Amino acid sequence: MAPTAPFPSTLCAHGPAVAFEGVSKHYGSVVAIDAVSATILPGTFVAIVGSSGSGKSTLVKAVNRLVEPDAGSVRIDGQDVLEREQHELRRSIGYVFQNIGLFPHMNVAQNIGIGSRIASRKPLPDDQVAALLDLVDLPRDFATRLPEQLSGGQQQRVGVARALAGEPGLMLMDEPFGALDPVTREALGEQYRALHERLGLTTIMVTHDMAEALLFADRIWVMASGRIVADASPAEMIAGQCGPEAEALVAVPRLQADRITAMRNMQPQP
Ligand SMILES: Nc1ncnc2c1ncn2[C@@H]1O[C@H](COP(=O)(O)OP(=O)(O)OP(=O)(O)O)[C@@H](O)[C@H]1O
Repeated sequence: MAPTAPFPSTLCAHGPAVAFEGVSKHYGSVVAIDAVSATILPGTFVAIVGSSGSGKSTLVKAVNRLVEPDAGSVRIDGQDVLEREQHELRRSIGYVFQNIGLFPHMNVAQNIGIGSRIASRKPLPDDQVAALLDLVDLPRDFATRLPEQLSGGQQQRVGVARALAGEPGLMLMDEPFGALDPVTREALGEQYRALHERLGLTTIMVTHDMAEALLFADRIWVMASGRIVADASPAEMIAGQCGPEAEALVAVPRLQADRITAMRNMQPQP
């Protein structure tokens, strides 16, 4: 294997703190986010769950200013995101979303290096592309493939590599693995959690899958009607003391596990 540049170049990278202070966003009469206040400690992995339309994506997009709140502020390490240049802010934050949207006419290396090309008009050096492919567990010779030559899971891995290319401390992930089959989804979730720890990131991940949130996050926020109605650790969620919305979500994987156990117990013993 060819040697690669160390990645990230600052090996002591650590994710920032993120604070939402009275953040609200309306679309006409729809209240997408309703005076949300919450804090995320540096290096924490937060999963945001909740029913469709509860405001999860809108809250995440307020962090990288894809959404401008009507009221309140979002602070990263104490600084209001509105005080940052928008392009500089977005370059400093990794953003991964469902169906990642790779450029179809660009190969994997060019897709991973798109941020570098926009910022400095230079392609990302080959050794950095190789290091990023290593990080997301893709073969290095994928660098020259076009997106159409990759599976959905491989494309999402390229999306994660692209998000990591700017060496962000903060990663925003909006249903990043939602379109993948359950086995690939589980593997990518586990590998991303390991990357989160290894790189010392702060991660905010929207997911519809409570089991994913319970297994990979440090804190889980449950949203309902634009508000955070529960903010707790996975253990506290499983203990069932986080309110009816949280309990309804935890009940799904719990019931599934119970039913599978019951089916296994009904199998004839050898
Ligand atoms: N650009 C927009 N224009 C109008 N209404 C919007 C816009 N974006 C979001 N909304 C509305 O704001 C509310 C919150 O939307 P949001 O996408 O944040 O929910 P979500 O919890 O992420 O939903 P889902 O799980 O279905 O992705 C919804 O009622 C949605 O219809």
